[in-house]
Amino acid sequence: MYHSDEVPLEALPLDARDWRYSCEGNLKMAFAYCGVDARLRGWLLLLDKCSADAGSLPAAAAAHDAELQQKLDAAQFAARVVGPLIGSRYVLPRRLVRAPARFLEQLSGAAAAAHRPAHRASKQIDVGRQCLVLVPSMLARAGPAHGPGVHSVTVELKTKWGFLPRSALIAPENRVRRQTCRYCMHQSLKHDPRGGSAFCPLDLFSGSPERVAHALDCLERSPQNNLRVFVDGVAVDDFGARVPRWCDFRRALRDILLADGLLPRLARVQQRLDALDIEGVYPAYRRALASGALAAEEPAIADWLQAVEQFQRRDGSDGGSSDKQAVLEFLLSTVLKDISVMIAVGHWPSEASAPGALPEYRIAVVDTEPKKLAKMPAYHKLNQDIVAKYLEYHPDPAQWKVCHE
Ligand SMILES: O=P(O)(O)O[C@@H]1[C@@H](OP(=O)(O)O)[C@H](OP(=O)(O)O)[C@H](O)[C@H](OP(=O)(O)O)[C@H]1OP(=O)(O)O
Ligand SMILES: Nc1ncnc2c1ncn2[C@@H]1O[C@H](COP(=O)(O)OP(=O)(O)OP(=O)(O)O)[C@@H](O)[C@H]1O
Repeated sequence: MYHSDEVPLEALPLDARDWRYSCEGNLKMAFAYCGVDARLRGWLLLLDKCSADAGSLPAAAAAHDAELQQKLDAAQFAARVVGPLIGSRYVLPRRLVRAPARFLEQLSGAAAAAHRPAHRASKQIDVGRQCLVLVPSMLARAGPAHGPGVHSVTVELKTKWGFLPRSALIAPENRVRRQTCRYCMHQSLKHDPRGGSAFCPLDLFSGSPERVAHALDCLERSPQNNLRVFVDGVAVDDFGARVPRWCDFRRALRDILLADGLLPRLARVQQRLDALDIEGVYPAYRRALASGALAAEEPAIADWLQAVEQFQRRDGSDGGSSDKQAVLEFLLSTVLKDISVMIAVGHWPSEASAPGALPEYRIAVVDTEPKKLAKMPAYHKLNQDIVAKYLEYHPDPAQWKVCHE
């Protein structure tokens, strides 16, 4: 365990007026830097959230040490676990900065005044933290002002599962899972039978220009939390109107996705890490807990590093690993099923010279935190719930959607 006084956190002069609420997920809230300090320009602050009714008593020194350990581990996890799995060039570096309490309180005030999504209101910034995380921003790139009519556009795609599970351990009564993908079935649980999205991640991952274009069309019609568009650093809902020449942009986005190697690799690694499927891995989890091979506490960074090394050493073959290894691989797959891909086009409409040439872009994945071992029972239950709801709405196998890899 690190102690907070052993790890040098960057100490930077932080002024809440230089930070603008940007967006948030379930666990983190992002603030973009809009000041002039060259050390911070182009960086984004990712703050931990806590329940809105949690008290804000100062945390004990032990809690600070644990927080620091968790942040250092998360940075290692991104660089040394996720990086080797999907390609290090897609993983953003992090900086850890000392958090002045007053600064966090001021940002919390700014968040309260910002336009936050209503469904995120149950959480707020955790002002008891001592350490801030900075990541390179995938939103507007700091630099010379854009010319008239030229904007920076960033697209965030939460791509979810890129494969159909094939494990022999899927129960016969759940065989719909081999045909209808997790996302499409999950819509039945999230929405009423007619309210769901037509988006199928397998189209997005397909590598086919027509199917990728169709996936983007479906996302545009029903973005849910799978598509977010930022224009000049600000999330916009009416992107069709706000992004100049939106149809050309969507085509460029499709071509970027087709040209870049990230999606095929993501789907392949997700699938290989999930070879047993939750239905096969859940019994392995229970056995590993019972035998002591897995402790009830969360895996340490050394466990994750070892799991990746073993996974890579198996080199393509899917069998023959221990229960502990199977569970850790499943959790790594879960990380890769929940990351977001961010694609930033700095200048749009682009000055791309040749017709059909791709605009200059940056691509990275975000939300690379390890998933919790403690969630295994919840993953098992959610799988059962998704299947049960889908079958309730589609009792006749002839009605089951056919998703194609
Ligand atoms: O289980 P899923 O597929 O619903 O994924 C959860 C996401 O729901 P989604 O279906 O994408 O709307 C969920 O997204 P939202 O909060 O619903 O936007 C989270 O990403 C959650 O991860 P965590 O608990 O924050 O680490 C995700 O949980 P994990 O399964 O990744 O642990
Ligand atoms: N480097 C980045 N550049 C721009 N925006 C970012 C960056 N990292 C994160 N974000 C934004 O902040 C949001 C929240 O970050 P992140 O996904 O890590 O948090 P989370 O709360 O764990 O998300 P989830 O609910 O998906 O689990 C992202 O969805 C994205 O919009």
